[in-house]
Amino acid sequence: MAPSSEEQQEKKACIIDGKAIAQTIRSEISTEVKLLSEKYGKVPGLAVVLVGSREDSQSYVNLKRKACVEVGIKSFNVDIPEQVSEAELIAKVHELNANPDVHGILVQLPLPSHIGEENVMNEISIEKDVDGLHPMNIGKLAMKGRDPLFQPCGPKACLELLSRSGISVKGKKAVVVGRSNIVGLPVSLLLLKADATVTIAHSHTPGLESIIREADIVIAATGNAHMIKGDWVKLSAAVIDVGTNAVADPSHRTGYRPAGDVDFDQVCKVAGWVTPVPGGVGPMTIAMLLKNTLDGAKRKMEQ
Ligand SMILES: Nc1nc(=O)c2c([nH]1)NC[C@@H]1CN(c3ccc(C(=O)N[C@@H](CCC(=O)O)C(=O)O)cc3)C=[N+]21
Repeated sequence: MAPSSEEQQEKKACIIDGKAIAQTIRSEISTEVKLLSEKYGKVPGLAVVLVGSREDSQSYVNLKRKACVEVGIKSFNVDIPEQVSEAELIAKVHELNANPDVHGILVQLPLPSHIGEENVMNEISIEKDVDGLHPMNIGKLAMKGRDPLFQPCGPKACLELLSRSGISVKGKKAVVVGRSNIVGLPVSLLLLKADATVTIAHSHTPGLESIIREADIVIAATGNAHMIKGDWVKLSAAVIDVGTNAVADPSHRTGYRPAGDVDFDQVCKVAGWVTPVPGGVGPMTIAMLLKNTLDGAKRKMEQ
């Protein structure tokens, strides 16, 4: 039953502080990087490849590069002009595959439309695929009893936020809204691996609101700002907002501000837990990228 408006007034969701949790993880990583460098005389290295000059991609890539430096991971900054051919970009990936100081390779998406994203992802060495988006890693993620070398960062961030907030997934009803290769699909597979019952909803799903209302756990990854309303959410559900939409805001330095897929103010009054945007999944995604890079480097150095 939907809560009465009185209940809605009183209730206040627990806000999951992704920024704080990410900071904790980053200091754990920082300690481990020091240990590795004492033991092997080498630090982990991450290549962050940016093609073109999309403003949003530039700002995400800068956050990733800065985060590396902060924990002692060496950041290899690869900036490539928009007009690069697919073959040239792939040649760059091969060069990074062969570089022993590079333990992780991230090619920021989306790529310009003349380049086939899958063709590029396919060429990243799976041992360096810290984004977890190589078809082989995604394929293993989809198989029961198998594990990829790396799990995709955004999806991994969602599960880490749930587990560090004491929210169990096993046996729960989870609804994922969105089916992208980078978030919706892989987060569904991770939830399934964690023994949730998973529904994947998307723009062609009829009765979306009532499906979401069944969920103990909602993962919002639609790319539509503030789409998920308070009365779509079951009382006390956990709502994880993966949305990173730019909405115009003249008072902001850049002229826009990040907004989630969830109507935060409404959902706060109904949900048990909710992640904010900014300060939720975003910073955790970057922390998971650092973690994957550390793990990849460790695996390599220990060989
Ligand atoms: N190969 C690839 N891997 C990715 O992981 C990937 C990608 N491509 N393409 C785009 C998306 C988006 N993404 C974000 C990561 C962090 C924040 C983040 O930290 N956001 C801050 C706010 C930043 C701001 O102020 O704009 C926050 O939510 O608090 C946002 C978005 C990674 N992505």
